[in-house]
Amino acid sequence: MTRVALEREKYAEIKKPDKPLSGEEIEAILQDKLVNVFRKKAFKPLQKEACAEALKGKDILACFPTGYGKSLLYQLPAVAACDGGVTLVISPLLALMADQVRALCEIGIDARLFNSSVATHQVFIDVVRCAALKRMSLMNELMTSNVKVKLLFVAPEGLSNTALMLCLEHLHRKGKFARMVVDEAHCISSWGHQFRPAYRKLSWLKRKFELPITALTATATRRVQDDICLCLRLNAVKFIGSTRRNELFYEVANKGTDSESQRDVSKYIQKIKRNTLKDCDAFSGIVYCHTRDQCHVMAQVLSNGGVVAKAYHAGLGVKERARVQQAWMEGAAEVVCATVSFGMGIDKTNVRVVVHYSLSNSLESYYQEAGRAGRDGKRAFCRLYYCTKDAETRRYLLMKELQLQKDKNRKRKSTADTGSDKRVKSLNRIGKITDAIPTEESANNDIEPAPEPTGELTNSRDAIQSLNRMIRYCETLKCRHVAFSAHLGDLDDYSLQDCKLHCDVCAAQ
Ligand SMILES: Nc1ncnc2c1ncn2[C@@H]1O[C@H](COP(=O)(O)OP(=O)(O)OP(=O)(O)O)[C@@H](O)[C@H]1O
Repeated sequence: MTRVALEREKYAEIKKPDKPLSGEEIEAILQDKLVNVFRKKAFKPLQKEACAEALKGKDILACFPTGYGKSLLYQLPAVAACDGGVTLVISPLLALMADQVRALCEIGIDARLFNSSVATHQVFIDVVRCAALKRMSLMNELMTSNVKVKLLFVAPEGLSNTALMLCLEHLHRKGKFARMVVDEAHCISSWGHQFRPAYRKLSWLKRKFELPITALTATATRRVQDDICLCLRLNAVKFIGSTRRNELFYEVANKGTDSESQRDVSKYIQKIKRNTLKDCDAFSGIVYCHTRDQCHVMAQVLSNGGVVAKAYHAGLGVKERARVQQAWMEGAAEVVCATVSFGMGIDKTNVRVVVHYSLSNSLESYYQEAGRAGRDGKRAFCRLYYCTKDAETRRYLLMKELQLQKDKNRKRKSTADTGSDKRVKSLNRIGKITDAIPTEESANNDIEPAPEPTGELTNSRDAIQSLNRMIRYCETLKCRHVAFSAHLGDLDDYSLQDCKLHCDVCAAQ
């Protein structure tokens, strides 16, 4: 084909409006899609503004609290854009993407999951009843001249797939590649709490495709926000919401002996269950435990107290994990006793209680994990059990882990030996009882997840500071909402006022 013919083909399918849409026209389109496609009555603050900027082709950085509705900021523009095209969504977890795809398909939006290993993940896909096509047929669809796909989800690691890259280049040439979205964008930053190396590599996206990018996160300090913009080369319009979630009651409880504390957790959950069932017909909760054994013990203790509870951790195997998650989503299991590998990106709106039986690694992690409660905006409870002995143990384990990391790096430098499985083994020796945040691979294979190199590990001083901040949160006599707001860089001075009644510290005054 001649160059002219190629150019003609390139532009033939683009139906751009003659002149840019006016502000009122954009607003009308967004309102129409919000109500008629997404079945929402009204926008939450800043949602409409962020969608409008996206429709104008701007880069967006959006930081809103967990459960706020950040997904709408890319889903609505993807559906509302009159020149169509595919929006590529880069997201960290298969389960999270499958859930989004299922929900979008249910409301009639053509969303697909590019799964770099469809066969091994088939069981997961079956479980969430996701209508993901096999890779080849998806590829074929993306290559057709009249591509219908609106949203294409992929894990950052999936972008190294050559076939996918060819498709994206083809779409780009045809003017059918509309926007890129980086969900959980804090994973880009080594200052962030879930740093993931494959995310850092996304910096080439802007250079290659020169398309607008939307970056979304719930947990980015100002430093992390800046790092996201720098890394993704964003000239971003920023939408930073307050982290304040007044529907959540935060508290820290003293942790005594294991048996005392387990009984206490059981009584606490029973009380919340009783109160919840006065007004609703379902109760749902999560108890985060540090070790796999604790997950089982806690599930047993809760079951003995009349709460239907199940254990969940990466040691269970993919089918069992999927079964537990499904039972919890459907309400057959009331409480899941899990390691932190559970819950990221799961949109279950009616979680009334999240208990941490031990410390999170950082305040951001805790904010995100506790934030899985109350996504329907109704009252929910977040309790963390703390004692100084736990803090000391955590410090000790972290120091050992960092030392191992240092030794490993030194060794790698001298021998140029990657030795990744040795690292996993050595990390497992001291921390084998814990689960790291799962990667796409680990979340779906029946193998032990390799601990992800995290921000904490890449910089020892930061790791220790993060843990110390978490400990200070437990020991503070200041409003817990203010602690989050101050740390997560809320711009709104008002939000730094005490919550009055939404945490144990303020309630006790
Ligand atoms: N304008 C709105 N009105 C009512 N509900 C909304 C609105 N926008 C989003 N939601 C709902 O809020 C819930 C949470 O949305 P979403 O999953 O996008 O949250 P999120 O901000 O991505 O949270 P997280 O960071 O925890 O993943 C969803 O059930 C979604 O349908």
